[in-house]
Amino acid sequence: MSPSTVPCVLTEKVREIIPTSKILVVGAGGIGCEILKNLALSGFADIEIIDLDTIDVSNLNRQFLFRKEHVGKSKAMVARESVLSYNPNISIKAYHDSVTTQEYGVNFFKRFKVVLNALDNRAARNHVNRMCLAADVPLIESGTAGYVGQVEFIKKGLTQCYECQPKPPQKTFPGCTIRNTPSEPVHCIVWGKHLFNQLFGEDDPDQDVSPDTADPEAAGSAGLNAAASETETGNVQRTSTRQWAQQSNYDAAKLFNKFFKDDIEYLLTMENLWKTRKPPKPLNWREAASHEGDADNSIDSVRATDMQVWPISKCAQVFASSIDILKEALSKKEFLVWDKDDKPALDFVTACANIRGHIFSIPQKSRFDVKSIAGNIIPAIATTNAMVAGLVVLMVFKVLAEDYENCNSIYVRQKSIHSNVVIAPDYHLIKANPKCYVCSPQPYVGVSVNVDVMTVKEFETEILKKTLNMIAPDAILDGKGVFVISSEEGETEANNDKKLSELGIVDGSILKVDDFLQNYNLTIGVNHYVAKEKDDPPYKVVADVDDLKPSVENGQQNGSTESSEEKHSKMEVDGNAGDDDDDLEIVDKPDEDDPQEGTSSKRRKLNPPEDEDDDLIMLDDP
Ligand SMILES: Nc1ncnc2c1ncn2[C@@H]1O[C@H](COP(=O)(O)OP(=O)(O)OP(=O)(O)O)[C@@H](O)[C@H]1O
Ligand SMILES: [Zn+2]
Repeated sequence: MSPSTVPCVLTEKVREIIPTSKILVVGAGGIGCEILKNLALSGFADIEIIDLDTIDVSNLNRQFLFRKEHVGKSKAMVARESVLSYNPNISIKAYHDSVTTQEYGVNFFKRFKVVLNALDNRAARNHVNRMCLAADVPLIESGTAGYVGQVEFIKKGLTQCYECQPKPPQKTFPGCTIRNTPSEPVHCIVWGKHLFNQLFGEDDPDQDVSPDTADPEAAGSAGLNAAASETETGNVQRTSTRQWAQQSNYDAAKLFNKFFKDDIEYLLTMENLWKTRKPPKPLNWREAASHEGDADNSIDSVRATDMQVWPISKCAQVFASSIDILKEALSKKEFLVWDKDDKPALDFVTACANIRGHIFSIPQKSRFDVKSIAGNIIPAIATTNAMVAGLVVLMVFKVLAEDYENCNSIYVRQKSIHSNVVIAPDYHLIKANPKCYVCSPQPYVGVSVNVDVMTVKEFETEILKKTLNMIAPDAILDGKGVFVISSEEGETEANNDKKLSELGIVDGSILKVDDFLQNYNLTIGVNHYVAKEKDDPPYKVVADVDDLKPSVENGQQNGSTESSEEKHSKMEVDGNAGDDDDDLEIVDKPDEDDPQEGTSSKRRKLNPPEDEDDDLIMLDDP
């Protein structure tokens, strides 16, 4: 049979265009490696791959393009070489870089037929979502969590975008967040479980607890004061941590000083990490055991021990006592298995998580809360990654055939007693949310904030960057022409420490915000809001367009008068969420033409309304 008469699943048209279709794979981790292999084996011959990271020992169990000798090398570069080694006739261009940097603008994205996301964090996913909308390139978004996974098709004007719907808090975390830059209690709890396994459990290279010197964010600043051996690849250190603990007979003070003092001091030498974050404070055993401010260290009733947050001195005491019990248990077994229902194991993790939380200024948690959070942590599973990557490439075929109507989202799920279906597609495409603050024709969001307290810098960092996921925002005060924030260095630094109200940003003000890197324009309605209770969030990013109206005359703040039911249905992001990955919100949009059309220049354009003030400051293109 000649090749042309071989029966084929794919249409001739698709087979013809596969070799010349330029595909971008973003992320060369668990899913990315599988996708690359599938693409190469399916005949794709024009592939580009971007990943900012280097290969870690812990990647080798599931990222099959990488081998032991590749540890420490660029994931993108090695992935390219590995694929070329079994198919040298294709073109693969690799970038060892973050996809969020300026080099990868709209014109970069426009070159691709399809973009495939294989990422592990929301910030990068949101960014690629915005770039693909701006470039009008189809995006296939994928992800896994343990045994479940998902593949989703995103095309401007046809489907929902990645940011159309609120998302539950993220459950998996990049290794460097756990090891270097925790910002939430769950990061400390994961770290505590990993430390348990390092000291008492089965060796797992995925669970290193020491500072991650390969953290791309720390590049160039790591390990200034560190001993040479500590900058070696993790394997040596991991084995020695366990051996070292055994040699020192699991002395609590020694262990404490290593993990909570020496390692933290080492992290502080990775200066780049602390440029925009509060640096951690090392804690030594003596200080912890007699920690000041711990008035009541005599919590003994079971209920109090479970429900209350332990003071640091109590954490130190539990750290030592649980180590004694676990050491004894280990003497009878080869290794211990972490179990949230095993009291000494849970005590150990609770104590460690809270000591680490204290060091990083992260809220501490009761043993009850730690038990619930620790029970839900999900490992990466190679099989799920492989299934999802297979489904991604099957979807690429449909996109190439322009069979968009059949590009429904697909879910990989665990077989249950109710269903034998492991791979389940949606029945129809999910339409865009008309209130989405990213892909609606005129994106609009309401921000409730105390304009007399929040500074411009805080507004930029906490709201524009962390909550609304912008990278290089510019903001002007609409109608007044005041340039509040500029992404160009040296232009608006004088505003940084000013309160919003000092720049004329008051209740009812409108800010026009633009991120030229994302080709994204957003109108923000400001609502002056004063937190009343101690637990009230410092700010809220609210969904309801009514909240954009100025305060009512009786002085009640917008957003503070609704019923709890209304509040629930509106979806908000508030400043107490404390992370980048909490729910997104939905906003109403004014019914006008798409403002994003024609704003694809490299430099920003703030896209003011037709009747803009003359004194609006516009910066020239370079
Ligand atoms: N902004 C970004 N630009 C480019 N690549 C990114 C960006 N953010 C994350 N990635 C890459 O996406 C990949 C995601 O893969 P994966 O989820 O398997 O994570 P991993 O770091 O390899 O493993 P794990 O987090 O489980 O240790 C990683 O290789 C990571 O470096
Ligand atoms: Zn959207």
